[in-house]
Amino acid sequence: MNPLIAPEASGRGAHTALSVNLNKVALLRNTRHLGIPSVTRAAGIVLQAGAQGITVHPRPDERHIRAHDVHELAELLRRDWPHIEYNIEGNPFHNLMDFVRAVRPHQATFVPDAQGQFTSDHGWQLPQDIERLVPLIAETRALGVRVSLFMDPIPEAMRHAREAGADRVELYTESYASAWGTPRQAEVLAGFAAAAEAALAVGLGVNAGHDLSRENLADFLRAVPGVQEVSIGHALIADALELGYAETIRDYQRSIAAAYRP
Ligand SMILES: CC(=O)[C@@H](O)[C@H](O)COP(=O)(O)O
Ligand SMILES: NCC(=O)COP(=O)(O)O
Repeated sequence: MNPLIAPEASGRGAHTALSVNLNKVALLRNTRHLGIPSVTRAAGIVLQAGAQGITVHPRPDERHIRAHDVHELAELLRRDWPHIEYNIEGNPFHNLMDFVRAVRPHQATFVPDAQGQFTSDHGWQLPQDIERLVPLIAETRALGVRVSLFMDPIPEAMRHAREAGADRVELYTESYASAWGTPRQAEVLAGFAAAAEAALAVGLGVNAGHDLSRENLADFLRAVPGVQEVSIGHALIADALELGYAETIRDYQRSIAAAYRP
């Protein structure tokens, strides 16, 4: 049995894995030609700190993650972190399959984004999209790569995701993030819990992502059963900046002080 696409456990009771999305590190890096911040160094640091996975979403316009990043991360993980999950997201009708075929990550998350889309903002339409997805899901799984479908939290759609051959779904959490802390939070969470239950009931694993953050994550995981993995980028990288400012300023002040020492 291929361990990468072993049948999904229910996920209940196990702690959720944190996969760090490095898109925004690449976005900042791309504003100069200096190679900083380094995407591979960021990967090493977050893994050293305990993250369980690395996610990238190489968009066709290469506004952040570029093809060389996908390959360099694959090489880093293969060499230094062989048990860490590599998750590549994207549209399989655009550029994702080239990466899947070349890199064979542990997981490919199929996302129905348009070319040049600002950010992901919807899941697949099932059953409408099934027919065109089936051959690509089959090819990806045959390469030993787990397939997760980016989905809105619609319980009835989960059995179609299973019929299409997917291993997991990634619940698109923007609607939860924007409802968090408002009177709508409980109702929205109940919808996500129902979608997760429906996915688990047909044997799918459940991932979640988009606009999750330090503030809203725990409430989500308490309410939604069986979430095996969350992929978090935007808020996490923003937090890393803010949590890192103080130490960084102290370090620069040490450098300045050093210049005045006799
Ligand atoms: C599928 C998903 O939710 C993430 O890939 C998210 O869209 C990040 O992409 P950007 O960093 O390009 O916004
Ligand atoms: N799959 C979601 C992801 O990788 C990161 O989304 P976000 O935290 O950048 O919104």
